[in-house]
Amino acid sequence: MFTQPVLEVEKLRVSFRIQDEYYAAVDGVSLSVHPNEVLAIVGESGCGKSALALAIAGLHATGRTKIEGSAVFQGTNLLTLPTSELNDIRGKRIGMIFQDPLTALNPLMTVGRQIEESMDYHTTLSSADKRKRTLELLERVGISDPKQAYTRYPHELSGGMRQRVMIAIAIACEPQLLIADEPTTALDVTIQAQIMDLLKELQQQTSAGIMFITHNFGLVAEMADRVAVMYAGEIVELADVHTLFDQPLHPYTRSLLQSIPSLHTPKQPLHVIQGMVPPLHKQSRTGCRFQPRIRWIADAEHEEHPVLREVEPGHWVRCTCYRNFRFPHESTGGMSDGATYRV
Ligand SMILES: Nc1ncnc2c1ncn2[C@@H]1O[C@H](COP(=O)(O)OP(=O)(O)OP(=O)(O)O)[C@@H](O)[C@H]1O
Repeated sequence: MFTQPVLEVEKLRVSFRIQDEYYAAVDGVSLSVHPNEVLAIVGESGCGKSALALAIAGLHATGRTKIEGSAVFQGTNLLTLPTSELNDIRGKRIGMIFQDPLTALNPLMTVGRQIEESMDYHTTLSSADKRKRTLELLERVGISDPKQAYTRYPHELSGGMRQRVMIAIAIACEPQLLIADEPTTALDVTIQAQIMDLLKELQQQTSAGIMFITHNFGLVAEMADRVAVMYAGEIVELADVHTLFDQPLHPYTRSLLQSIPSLHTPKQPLHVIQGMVPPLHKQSRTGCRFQPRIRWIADAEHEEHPVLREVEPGHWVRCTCYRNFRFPHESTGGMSDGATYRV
């Protein structure tokens, strides 16, 4: 990847106040997104994926949230920008698509008007031109009767159509960066595939960089160029998509991949990752954060202060515990052990 990144995040920390203390949900994350690239962020629920996306988009409620580090978009640090300047960028040069279009769309405004609204703010187009562009956008996102959809309210559309409307709003001003947080989770599988195809197609037309948050590895394989795996607020592995699937190293990445059913090895029981991502106030802030979930590994395999290291060009892994990592079934020769191991 030789182009300048469209987004460069450095040591981003997002902390939430719980009672009187701040706890980091995103803890020193650095990453970049290039034009034409899809960077997928994966990890279990509660790893900090949405907190990361919301921080970049400047959408965390102030007061109970502390944000440190930087998120530089085309030379401008979004995190220190006054809201008025951020508003000039958001919706124009940065588009956002979130999981639930019903909460993101205004229930009292027609779909057409909502798409036009983003142009009211960011363009000087006449009313007639905005309407024309809105109809074009509705067609572009695959809505078969744009004129009819234009006059509809969000609740009158299906989930898939609402998500397409969100995408139309997000791309109305041809953004250079799209942040898509679980954009298809609420949709059924065929619609999911259509929406993902649509995003890819739009990306080819605009060369936008996409930050794509998901816990669906199937979509990662289909969409992503590079993948960042997050665990408990930290990136534990970062690699191009082929390397990540073919040579995953970090025990967490390997556990996530082992828990996906495979057609090729149907007889192997799935690996169950025991335990869960701890709530923020219970997360250990020292040592390897994944250690409590792979207790069968000797303590000495972990680093005291794990860092993300480039083990091959472009392939980054945190902690040394990956080096001799085996699932329990791999050391005992039987699969059932690994599938049912309890910590
Ligand atoms: N406003 C908030 N106040 C306090 N804690 C929060 C807040 N928002 C998120 N958290 C906590 O921060 C952690 C990370 O949450 P986040 O929503 O970023 O996870 P996620 O990886 O996006 O999960 P999911 O896939 O379920 O959306 C969780 O422990 C969550 O409970």
